[in-house]
Amino acid sequence: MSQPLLKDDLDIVIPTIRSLDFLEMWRPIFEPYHLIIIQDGDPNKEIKVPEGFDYELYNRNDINRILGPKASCISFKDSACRCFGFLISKKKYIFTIDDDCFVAKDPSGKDINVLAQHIQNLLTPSTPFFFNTLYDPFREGTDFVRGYPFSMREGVPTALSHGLWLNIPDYDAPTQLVKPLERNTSSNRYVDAVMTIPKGTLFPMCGMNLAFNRELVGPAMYFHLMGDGQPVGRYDDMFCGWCVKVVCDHLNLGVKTGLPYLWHSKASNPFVNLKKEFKGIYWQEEMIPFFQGVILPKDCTTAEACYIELSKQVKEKLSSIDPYFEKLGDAMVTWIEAWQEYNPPLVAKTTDGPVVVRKGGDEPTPKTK
Ligand SMILES: O=c1ccn([C@@H]2O[C@H](COP(=O)(O)OP(=O)(O)O[C@H]3O[C@@H](CO)[C@H](O)[C@H]3O)[C@@H](O)[C@H]2O)c(=O)[nH]1
Ligand SMILES: [Mn+2]
Repeated sequence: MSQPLLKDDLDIVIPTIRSLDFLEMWRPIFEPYHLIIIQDGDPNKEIKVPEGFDYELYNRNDINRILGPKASCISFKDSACRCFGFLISKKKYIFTIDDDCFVAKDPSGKDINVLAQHIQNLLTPSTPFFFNTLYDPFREGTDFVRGYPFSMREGVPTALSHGLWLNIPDYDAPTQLVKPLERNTSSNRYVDAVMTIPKGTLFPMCGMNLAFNRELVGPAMYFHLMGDGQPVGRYDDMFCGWCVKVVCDHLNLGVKTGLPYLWHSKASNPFVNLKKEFKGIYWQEEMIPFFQGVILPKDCTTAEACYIELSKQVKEKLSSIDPYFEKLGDAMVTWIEAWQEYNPPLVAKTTDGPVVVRKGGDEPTPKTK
């Protein structure tokens, strides 16, 4: 029996403030993998993990214990807390999913294996420099079209795979309010395509069905400060997406969007969402031109170096919008410090042989197995 793809190289990160019963439906696909569950909200609440899953579970007390003062960069009472799982994972790949997402069926009625498709997306190159009109040329049954430069057909490594959603689409509150009954169904809105987002183009990254290569872009996968005590919500994944796309463009890494679909079951309350989002809706009109104009120095050759540079520019150029960005720039630095503590490059290759460049932090002690 063949091993599930990347079984020992991929962690599944789930933020939850509700319940993990949804895992029952995913059991055939997720059970072979290690789960990192980030329990948000009241740490004294008991969250039941269905039998048979291999997991570590962290609540707010654990995050505070493990990170100490650096825990200030991890959001509380917001799905942005999921990035703590990205930080303490030891695996090369991450898949993150919300607890109201289920297995979707493709138009033929077949269950969609989101992990298999994300892994396929991540393990095949991206083509950010020249658009292929038959979309992802590395998929079965398709290829580069006539006129596609052969010098560009090797593509670049793929850093991030952004999946989509049937049933409840990820709309902002105003759109949700004017289209409360709109549903994506496999008959009318299933688009059978994976495409590379071209270099120089930003995109609205949603965190509910997302996979990425931690070794390539982990340090840039910080879900920004939201939730308790913050002036904005539901922009954690958006801010992160703009940062990581700028970093990928600079490092010539690829970002893909499209398949796989999952079934998003619950529409969150549009009035609550409007309150969370409203500042983000007008801030983004200034943020997008900022991110479109970001230039990173040539000597930024890693996601970590790019991110530190980005944090400086966020503070310098966005704080005029709102003091929040001053705090955000600092939180981005704290995130990198925490990342370095838990993900030290243990060995640097030098002409004199391997040298330990930085001692790793203690292993975080998860709450349960
Ligand atoms: O305080 C909280 C609220 C929620 N969670 C967990 O986060 C995910 C998403 O929650 P939910 O499904 O209620 O929110 P949506 O509006 O559908 O999510 C979209 O908006 C983004 C919010 O930034 C999110 O990434 C998108 O998917 C669930 O697992 C909740 O249990 C939480 O941990 N803390
Ligand atoms: Mn949801």
